[in-house]
Amino acid sequence: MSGSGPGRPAEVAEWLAPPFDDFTPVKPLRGGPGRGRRQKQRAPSPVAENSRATAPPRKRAKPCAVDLPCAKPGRSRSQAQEDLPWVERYRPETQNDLAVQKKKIEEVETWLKMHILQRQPKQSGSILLLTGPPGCGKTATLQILARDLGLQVQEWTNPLSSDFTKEDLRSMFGHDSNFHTFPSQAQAALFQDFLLRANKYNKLQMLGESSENDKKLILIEDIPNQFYRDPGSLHEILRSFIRSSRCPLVFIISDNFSGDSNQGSLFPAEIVQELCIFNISFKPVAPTNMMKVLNRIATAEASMNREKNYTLDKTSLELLCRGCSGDIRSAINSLQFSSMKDCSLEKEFWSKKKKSSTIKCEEAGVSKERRKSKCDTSEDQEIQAIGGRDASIFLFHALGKIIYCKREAVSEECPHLPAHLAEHRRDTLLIQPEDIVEKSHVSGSTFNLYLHQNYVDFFSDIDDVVRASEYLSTADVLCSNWSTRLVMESYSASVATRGVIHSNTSRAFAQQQGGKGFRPLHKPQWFLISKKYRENCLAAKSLFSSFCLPPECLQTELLPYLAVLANPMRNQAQIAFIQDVGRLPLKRHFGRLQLEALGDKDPGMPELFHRDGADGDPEGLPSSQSSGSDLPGSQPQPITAQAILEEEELRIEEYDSD
Ligand SMILES: Nc1ncnc2c1ncn2[C@@H]1O[C@H](COP(=O)(O)OP(=O)(O)OP(=O)(O)O)[C@@H](O)[C@H]1O
Repeated sequence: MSGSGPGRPAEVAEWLAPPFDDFTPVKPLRGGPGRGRRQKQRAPSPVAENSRATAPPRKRAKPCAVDLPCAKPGRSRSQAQEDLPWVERYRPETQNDLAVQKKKIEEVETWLKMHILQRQPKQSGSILLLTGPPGCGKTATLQILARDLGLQVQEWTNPLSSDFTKEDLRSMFGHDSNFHTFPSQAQAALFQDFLLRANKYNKLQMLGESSENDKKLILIEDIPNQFYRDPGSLHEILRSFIRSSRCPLVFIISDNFSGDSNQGSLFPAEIVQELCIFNISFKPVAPTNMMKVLNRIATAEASMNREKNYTLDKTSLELLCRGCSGDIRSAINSLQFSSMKDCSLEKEFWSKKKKSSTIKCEEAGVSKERRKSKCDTSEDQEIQAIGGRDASIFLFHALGKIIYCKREAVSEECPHLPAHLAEHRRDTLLIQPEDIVEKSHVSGSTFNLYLHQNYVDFFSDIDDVVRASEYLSTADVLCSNWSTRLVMESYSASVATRGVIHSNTSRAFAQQQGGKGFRPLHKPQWFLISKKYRENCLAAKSLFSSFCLPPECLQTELLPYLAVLANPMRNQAQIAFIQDVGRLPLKRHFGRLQLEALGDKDPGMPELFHRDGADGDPEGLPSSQSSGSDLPGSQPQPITAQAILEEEELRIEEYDSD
C-alpha cells in the first residue's frame, strides 16, 4: 500500500486503530493495535474473566455488537466506523445476512434451543462442535443466533504466558501448593478453572439489568496448545464438565488439510461417542452467496466512497470469488484491498488480469462457454498466487472429483481422432487431475492406493475395469523403489488418475455421466495388511531367530514346512505363529477384510502410519531388536495361542525320532 511509506505514518495507524478505540491501551503496544484489543479483552485473571458476561475476547479483532451499528448505505457514520476493515463494517447483523447455508443455521439454532432454552433441570452437560473451513461463518452464525435467542456468550481466550507470573498462579491455587508447572500446563489448569467458574457462577447483575435472562453458553475457539500435545487432559476436563455442567459448551474448530487433523486428535470418535458431542460441519461459502455479499459491499462502497475506492465490475468480483475457496473473510479483505485507489499494485493487477483473460480467450476464438472453462484454470492459479487462499481439498472430495470426473462437450470445430482411435474419443475434462492430487495433500502413491481401493465400484463394464487396472499397474511400477521415487510419484499419480478417468467409458462424455451413482468410499485395505505383514516379519524373526533366515523366507518357506511337521519342542507362541502364518486358514471362513469407510474429513494416512513413521524409520518398520517376548499386540501371545489351539482342536502329532 502506498500509505505505508515513511511520509504517512498517521494514515497507516488510522486504518487499523479505530476498531480498538474503545480501549485505553495500558502501555505502548508491541504488536500493533491488535495487541491493544487483546490486552483489554483479556481479563487480568480468570476470576475477572468469569465475571464478564457479554461475549468477550476474540482471537481476531471483532468489535462487540453494541459498538457497531450496521453499515447500511444512507446511514450517518462516524469516521471510526468508516475506517473499520470491511469485513467488520459489513458484518452480518441478522440470520438473513449470513452467507451460510440455511440448513446449517437451522441445525445450530435447533441445538441451542434444545440444550439451553428447553433444558431439563437434571439434564447432563452438552457439547457442540462446529467445524468447517476457515472463514465460512461458523463464529458469525453462532454470535447472531446467540443474540437472537438472548444468550450470553462467555468465551475463553488463551492467556499469554508472560502475563501470568508465579504469583498469579500461586494466588489462584493457594500459597502452599508447590509449583512445578510449565506455562502450557498452567494454561490447561487455567482453562479448567475457567470452565469450572463459568459453569458455576452467573453473570454479575448490573444496576438496572433484569435477572431473568441468565442463559448462556461457553465458547471455546482458542484452544490451549497443551491440549494438542496431550488431548487426554482435555478429555478428562470435559468428562468432569459434562457431569456438573449447567450450560453448554461450544467448540469452534477450523478444518485443517495437512493430515494432522485437529478435530481428529482433539475429538476422536470414541470421545465424541462417550461425551455425546454433537458435530455440525459447515461447508465453504457457496459462490452465489459469496457473490451476493461482495456485490452488496461493492455497491454500498460505490455509493459512499467513490473518491477513495474503485468499483470492481462483475468479472473482477467473480475472479475474487473463485480465488478465495469459500472463505468469506478472505474474499472481503481481497475486495477491500483491490478496491483501494491508493493501492496501485492491486489496480494494475486487476486491470491486467481482466485484459489478459479477455484477449487470451478472444484470440483463441473459442465459444463463450468453452472460453470460460479454459480460462478458469490458469486464472485460478494466478488469483491463487496473489490474493487467494489455500485451495486444499480433503481426500474424500479429491477422490470424488476423479471418480465422478466432470466433462464438457467438445465443440464440432475441434478436430476429431482418426477412425482407428475412435474408441478413445472423450469430451474435455473440466478438472486437472494433477492439481487435484496436489491439493489433496497426500503423496502420489497414497492417492493411488485410495483410487485402487475404490475405483471398481464406479465402473459398470468389465473391459473398462481391465483397462483401468492396467493403468494402475503401470502407476505402481513407476512408484517402485527407484532412487527418483519422489519425482516419479507425481507421474505415477498422473497415470493412475488419468488412466482410471479415461477407462471409465460410462463417464466419457458430458451428456453421458452414467456409471454407478453414489457409493461410499473406503480406506485402502493395504494399510492394515501392510501393518500385519510388518508385525509378522518382526514376530518371525524373533520367534525363529535360530534359523538365521530373512523374515520373508521364514514365512513363505520354513513356516509352511514346519506346519506339516510335528515338534513338541516348540513353545506355545511358536506353535501359534506356525498355525497362523504357515497354514492357509482352510477351516475358517476366508472372507475379505472389513472395509473402513473414508469420512469427508479423514486425513490420508491413518494414525498408525504417522506413529510408526515417527520412529525415524522411513518404512515405518518397528525395530528389529525386540525380543521374542515383546511381541506386537496383533501377534498370538502364549495364552491366546493356547486358546486358539483348544478352539480349533489342532493336534500336533507325537514327535517320532524314527
Ligand atoms: N454475509 C456474511 N456472512 C458471514 N460472515 C460475514 C458476512 N459478511 C461479513 N462476514 C464476516 O466474515 C467473517 C467470517 O468469519 P467467521 O469468524 O465467522 O468464520 P469462521 O468460520 O468462524 O472462521 P475461523 O474458524 O477462521 O474463525 C466475520 O468477520 C464476519 O463478520
